[in-house]
Amino acid sequence: MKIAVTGKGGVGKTTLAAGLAKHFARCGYQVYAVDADPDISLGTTLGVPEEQLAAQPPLIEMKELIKERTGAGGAFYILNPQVDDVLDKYSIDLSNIKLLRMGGYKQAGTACYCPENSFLNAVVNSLLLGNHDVVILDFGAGIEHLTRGTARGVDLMLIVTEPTRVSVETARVIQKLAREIGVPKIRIVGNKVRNSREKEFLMSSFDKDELLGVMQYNDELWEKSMLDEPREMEEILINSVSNIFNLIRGGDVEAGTAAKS
Ligand SMILES: Nc1ncnc2c1ncn2[C@@H]1O[C@H](COP(=O)(O)OP(=O)(O)OP(=O)(O)O)[C@@H](O)[C@H]1O
Repeated sequence: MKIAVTGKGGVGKTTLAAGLAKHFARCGYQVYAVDADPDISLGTTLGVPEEQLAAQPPLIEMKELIKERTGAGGAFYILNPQVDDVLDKYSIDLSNIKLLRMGGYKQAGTACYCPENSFLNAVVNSLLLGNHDVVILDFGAGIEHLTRGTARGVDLMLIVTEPTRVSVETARVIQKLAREIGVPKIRIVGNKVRNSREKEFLMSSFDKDELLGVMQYNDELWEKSMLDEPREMEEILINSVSNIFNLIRGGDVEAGTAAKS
């Protein structure tokens, strides 16, 4: 199963991506967790110690490696560099989870043409189109780097939204983009829902088949995110996303029987 998580800034993408990674890992899967969000907080949310994170900079910052693989610096550079070894050499091992910190893509006009983006694209393609158990991509809001080819490798795109108009509008924009590039399954996940009114707002904003489920606002999650207590954090994280994990595992994504949780 290959899952891409996206949504507006701060809605809970990393929380959902990390929680799902922990769930799949506990079930015995080898999980590849890819942090393609510019703020690269997936490692911290997964409980990786700061020293370990500092020892493995995000791929986007590894200028020499990118230069070596893409041949950048001359008049031309390679658009699909060889990256087979990148996953093993540059990921952080957390028992059943391999964390690959990519960092954000380069923005604006250079998006399709710079060596850094070609390099990151090659890594994402190799993961999505390769023979891996579970891949979870924390994408940030920008999915424009998912191409039609790569989109076929994604089984499920989860678009996280808070129960606010602005967040729902962003989710709609991402949903449209994801449909255009041919992502096969796209589902909305409501997050930080505090009461039935907010849940109803989400249920009226999306069709039954679009909304997979909702995650409740969790005070503990919010409070513990300030503290350095990875063990406690892991349990809270796992509990917070367990209904979404169950809906994915239980086949509701296939059946389209959404928003029951
Ligand atoms: N259900 C929830 N209840 C309470 N707090 C939550 C919940 N989900 C996420 N949070 C908190 O909201 C904050 C933002 O969450 P998170 O980092 O997962 O969002 P994000 O979408 O990945 O953000 P960014 O766009 O900055 O990468 C974090 O402090 C997180 O602990």
